[in-house]
Amino acid sequence: MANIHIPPTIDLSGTWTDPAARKAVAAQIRKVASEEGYFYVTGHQVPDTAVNGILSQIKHFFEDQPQEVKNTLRGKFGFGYESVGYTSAEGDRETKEAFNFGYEEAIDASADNRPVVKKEDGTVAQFVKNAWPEEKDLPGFFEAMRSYYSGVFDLTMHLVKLYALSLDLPEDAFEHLTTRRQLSGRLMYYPPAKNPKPLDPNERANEVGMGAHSDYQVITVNNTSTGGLEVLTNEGRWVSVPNKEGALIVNGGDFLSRCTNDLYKSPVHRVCNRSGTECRTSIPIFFTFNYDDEIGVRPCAFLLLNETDLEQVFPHMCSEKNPARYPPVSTAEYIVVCC
Ligand SMILES: O=C(O)CCC(=O)C(=O)O
Ligand SMILES: [Fe+2]
Repeated sequence: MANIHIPPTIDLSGTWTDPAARKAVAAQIRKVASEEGYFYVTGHQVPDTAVNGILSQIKHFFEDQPQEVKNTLRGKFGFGYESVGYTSAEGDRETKEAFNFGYEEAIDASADNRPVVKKEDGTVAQFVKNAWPEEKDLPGFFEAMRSYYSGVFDLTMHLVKLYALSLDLPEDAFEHLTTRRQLSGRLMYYPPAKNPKPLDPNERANEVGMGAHSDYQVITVNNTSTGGLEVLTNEGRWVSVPNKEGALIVNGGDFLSRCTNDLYKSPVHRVCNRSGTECRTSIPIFFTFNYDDEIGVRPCAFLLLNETDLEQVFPHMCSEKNPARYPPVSTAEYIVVCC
């Protein structure tokens, strides 16, 4: 069907142990990242039990918790529970409920194995305190969260290496930009459509789960219970991206585009649950580089042409024929401008 689009699948199986496999996969990433900007990933090492476990916990969270309990789970800066319409790219037409969370050591099972900047008291700097549901209200939720998030954290750090290789950089080129653990995410719930309609590739959807947008971070790893993800093609048509058994979906974000001088794409996407009977759950997790400048964060290192050392590390992202399109900016400044 013309309205369904199956993006490439990149199998990471060999890349965890074999440097030659990493190089080969990096070339595949370069191709897809610069063409469509999103792909299925298999061989990701996130256990099936974790992938499926969190999706069913999300359903319990949104369907079984009384509204008054969900309403109490709110943190600072928009973290925690979002009722329908709390944030929307489509005014009052969006149907999703969400729950936003940030990094914390308690959900990161292998925190000690990764480089990190610690505070003076030895703990990892956390942006917010997450407003998790209580164990008595949702038994097993926290463990499912921890198990899934930890797997995705390992996957993301691995992807960061592969993306560095894909840009002809050493695989540890971005490691110093990942020490603050900027990995946040959202639990998403899309109720069944009230008035289900098939996708019209040329039209704005009438009933939309989440409106058209691109992600503003570096890389998104998404896990969805069913189809419903729709992507705007380079020709301006909407296509539906089905779920693939055993695969997660990876897409580049706006900050990656900017850091690569627009070589890598950040696809515009939306979500429409087109089932009139089934809900849809998902958990997109967003990786971005360290927010702060204290450790010399240079997210746009590619663009710092006046810094000779960085120019040598990232020589190919801009040139006389392809001058830098954007001035340097830190992740934090960029987010303030975007949001
Ligand atoms: O629910 C999804 O599958 C995607 C959600 C999304 O695009 C987002 O939160 O940025
Ligand atoms: Fe998104």
